[in-house]
Amino acid sequence: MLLSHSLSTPKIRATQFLNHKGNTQFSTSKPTNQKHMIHKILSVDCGYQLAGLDLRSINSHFFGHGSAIHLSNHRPRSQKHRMKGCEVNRDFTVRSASLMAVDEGLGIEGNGGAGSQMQYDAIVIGSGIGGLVAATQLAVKGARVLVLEKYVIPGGSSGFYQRNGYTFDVGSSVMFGFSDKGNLNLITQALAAVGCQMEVIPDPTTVHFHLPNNLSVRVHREYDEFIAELTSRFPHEKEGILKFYGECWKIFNALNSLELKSLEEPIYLFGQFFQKPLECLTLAYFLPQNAGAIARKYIKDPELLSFIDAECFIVSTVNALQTPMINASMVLCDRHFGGINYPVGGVGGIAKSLAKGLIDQGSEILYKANVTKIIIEHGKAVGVRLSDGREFFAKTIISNATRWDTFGKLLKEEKLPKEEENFQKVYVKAPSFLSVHMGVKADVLTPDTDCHHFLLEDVWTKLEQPYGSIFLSIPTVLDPSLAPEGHHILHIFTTSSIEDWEGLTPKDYDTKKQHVANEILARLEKKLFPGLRSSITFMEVGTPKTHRRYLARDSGTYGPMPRRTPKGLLGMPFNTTGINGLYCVGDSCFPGQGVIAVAFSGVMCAHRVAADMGLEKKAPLLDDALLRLLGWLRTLA
Ligand SMILES: NC(=O)c1ccc[n+]([C@@H]2O[C@H](COP(=O)([O-])OP(=O)(O)OC[C@H]3O[C@@H](n4cnc5c(N)ncnc54)[C@H](O)[C@@H]3O)[C@@H](O)[C@H]2O)c1
Ligand SMILES: CC(C)=CCC/C(C)=C/C=C/C(C)=C/C=C/C(C)=C/C=C/C=C(C)/C=C/C=C(C)/C=C/C=C(\C)CCC=C(C)C
Repeated sequence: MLLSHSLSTPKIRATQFLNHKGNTQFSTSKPTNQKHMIHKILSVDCGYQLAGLDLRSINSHFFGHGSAIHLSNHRPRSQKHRMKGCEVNRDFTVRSASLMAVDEGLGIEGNGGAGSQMQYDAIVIGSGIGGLVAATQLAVKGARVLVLEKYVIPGGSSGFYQRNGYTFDVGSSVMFGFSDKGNLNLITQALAAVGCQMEVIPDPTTVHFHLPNNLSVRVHREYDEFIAELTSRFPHEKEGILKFYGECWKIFNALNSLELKSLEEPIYLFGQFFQKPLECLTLAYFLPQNAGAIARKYIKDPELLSFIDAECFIVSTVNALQTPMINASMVLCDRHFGGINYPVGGVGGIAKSLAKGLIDQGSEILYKANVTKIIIEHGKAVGVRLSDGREFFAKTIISNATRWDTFGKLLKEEKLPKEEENFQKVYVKAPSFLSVHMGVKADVLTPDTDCHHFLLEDVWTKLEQPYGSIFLSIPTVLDPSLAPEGHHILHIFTTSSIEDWEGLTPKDYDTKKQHVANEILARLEKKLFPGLRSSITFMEVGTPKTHRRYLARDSGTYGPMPRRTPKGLLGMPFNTTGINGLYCVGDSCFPGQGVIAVAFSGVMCAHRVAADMGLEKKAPLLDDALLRLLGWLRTLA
């Protein structure tokens, strides 16, 4: 049966069928030799419901103090996607059969009256993907959850904003864990848990590297094609390449065979060891190791080792010697196993779908709710206070703010627990980003341009330096509906520290933004897109201060970064904290940065909290022993 449409973009042309068992099958028409360029319709069940909120005005909040260049005034095309139960257009205004109850004054979504008198099972501070996954998983298990979000829409760094007909992803648009197979498709699973599925577009090339010495490598979706391209450049290292990436597959396959739940919960952890001893021992063996050390066992060519540094840097902002082997394996293999898949309509749809799913489960989200204090009574976290004085209480408090924000700001009157002291000894805040969101005339890109690029022109030593390397996403290569017709989105970012932007007058700050952005654009123009600057129709520049302000992240940090060479993931804390009743979720928890990583942290957190609430099995004696053991292991990092 023909399930859905044929679609034609410069890179994609395919048709999807449903076979007799109801499984999806793909039949490509042209180009026939490019199986990986399939546009896949997973099916769409879950709409965007932000009833009562007009996101066109909301979006002016993000980068609101950025300098905007409006060189033309395009009207958005009216793009409609049919979704079961509701109809959504590209402005994300929604017409729905069943609009949610929304208290506009309070910015509440959900059925209840989020109010001081209500006793919730759990309060989640922040609606980043980590917070939303923890909240939805708990709600599905039967808990009554309240999410408190400082901003006006959900998603944090996986949010979106709209300008002049463009829909921009606030942050990354490289989505791991969003396929329809295996156990590691955690984004797909998180959505499915609350009855949602999103339409996704497979990215045929995870990233196109443009590196010193004209080293150009495209990471193809097909593993064999990627290996062929890499070995053609380093034929003398063919064996080493196969062995290094082979080790990654060993780890990925072990991970992919497990049911993923809380490693802090003994019944589950020992159960997995019992059912999958080899896989668990493999993971335990690699847990304290880093990718760079393993690469050096098999590879000698310094340029190839630098390439592996770049492979790790784009996901960890540190080189391979500092990147945990488990994390490296996860991303270096999932891109070929499930592939990188981009959600139609933009990354912001993931958070919106999760938020809707949460409300469908009878829980609530309160926007414009800035938590300034976690209330502690008799040593236990029992509630939170907002900046406007309102207080909310729950059996459990989960913080999706970074650990620096949680313990440094929300608990500043409490003594820093020993565990957190240790964490801060091992990890520092990674720098933030300077980001440029641009609209450009489409003809500045050649038709075969890839969606994601990483650029480091002259010398490898600049890899980790501020402004040294450039990340570039062009999501309209995959989903043209994100921009007005005949235009593309360019989202460019490069590492930058907040110290570089402080102490400036507003005028100097704006001038510096334009100056730094112009230098970055000149580099892109020289290396990749001649005529880039004259094709700009819209441009907005954000700095680490913008990230701090709108994502509520201390110093605008991208997340934790090891102070020295870490012992793999060993030092990374899980979800429990030194304070009774308080849990953390998000990128300052195991396994670290990344949308899929924080989704895993959300799954783990919900499992541990549910066990503590009596919604899942629990073994109190073993709990105590395991938590002590894990705490002790972390001190070895
Ligand atoms: N920077 C990027 O380019 C980028 C882009 C996309 C995704 N990511 C990934 O997303 C991950 C982060 O996800 P996450 O789930 O840890 O969190 P997040 O930072 O994305 O979201 C945290 C949310 O909590 C809210 N919040 C923080 N403090 C609050 C307070 N006191 N009161 C109320 N709300 C508060 C913020 O407004 C934000 O919405 C990162 O690891 C990163 O890899 C990063
Ligand atoms: C407990 C003990 C002691 C032991 C035991 C053993 C075992 C069993 C173990 C287990 C383990 C596990 C399960 C683990 C898990 C893990 C995981 C899941 C991980 C994950 C990870 C992920 C990651 C890291 C991701 C990341 C990503 C990212 C960051 C991304 C980003 C992106 C970007 C930035 C973009 C780029 C762009 C361009 C280039 C443009």
